[in-house]
Amino acid sequence: MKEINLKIPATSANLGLGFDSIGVAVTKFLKIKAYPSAEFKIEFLNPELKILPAGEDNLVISTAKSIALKYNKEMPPVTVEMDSEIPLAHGLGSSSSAIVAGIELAAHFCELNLSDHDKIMLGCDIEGHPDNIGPCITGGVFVGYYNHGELYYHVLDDVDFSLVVSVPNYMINTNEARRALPDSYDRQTAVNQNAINNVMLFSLFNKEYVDMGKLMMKDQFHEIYRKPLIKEFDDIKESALKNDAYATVISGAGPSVMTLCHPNDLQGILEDLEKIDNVEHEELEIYKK
Ligand SMILES: Nc1ncnc2c1ncn2[C@@H]1O[C@H](COP(=O)(O)OP(=O)(O)OP(=O)(O)O)[C@@H](O)[C@H]1O
Ligand SMILES: N[C@@H](CCO)C(=O)O
Repeated sequence: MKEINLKIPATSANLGLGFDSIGVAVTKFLKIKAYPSAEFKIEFLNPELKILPAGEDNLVISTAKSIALKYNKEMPPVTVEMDSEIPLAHGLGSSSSAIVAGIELAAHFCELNLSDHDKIMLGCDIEGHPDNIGPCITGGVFVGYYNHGELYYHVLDDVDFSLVVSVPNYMINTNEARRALPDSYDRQTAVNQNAINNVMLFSLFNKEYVDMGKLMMKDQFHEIYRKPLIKEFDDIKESALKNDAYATVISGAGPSVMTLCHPNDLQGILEDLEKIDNVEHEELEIYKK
């Protein structure tokens, strides 16, 4: 079987309101070249990846092996050359990019012939929710529902806002950030969130981005509980909104923060954000497949 080259996008989950169901693919990539070899091996081309396991316990390889097994095949040993622009445990979907890479390796080397729907389902079986796995596979803005083998989703590519990501210089493990959330929500909170979410999606679809942004920032499921973990969040949000951003929200489980804005406001927002210490700010584009 010949080598495969993969370029898998980073993703920003939730977009404020869409906890565990909405995400967007962005232009930062996990890059992989894989080819048959005598044993499973990872060669890291980026020194920041060297904290990851370099053998069969690496998430890319363990995923590939488990997917192959699901289809009663055996994943042949491969060498994986890995490079990545996606910071680990920073709220930009690094784990999903690794899981999707594993699915793609199994699909290629075991000739599984998987559809996007199959791949999202397989990824969700591992990650538990579709908001990173989904856009990682489809590109664009992804809205999905996954629950124990049931999957519905839509993808929106026609989006005109710009994105700025602010990346603090520390990691937050997603499992830890999920433990900061309550186990349940009262009925009024759930009813409000549901209503706000429904209207936000129509605003997004109709390109009414000012309303969309205001609604995105009304999340009551996760952001209020996670904000204390990200000490720069309030400063980033204040600076971006002062410069007419549509919305500033936590990206995934944090600590990265995503700002959505009109393309004309991008430069002004970036320049003002640069004044905040210990955070790197970068313009990103929505990755479309
Ligand atoms: N390229 C990779 N190869 C192997 N394992 C990886 C890779 N990228 C990420 N991981 C694993 O995923 C972990 C990070 O996942 P985690 O869910 O905590 O954060 P994230 O996916 O970057 O952020 P978020 O889920 O909030 O968007 C890493 O610590 C590592 O164990
Ligand atoms: N929806 C997930 C995204 C991070 O994996 C969360 O916020 O925990």
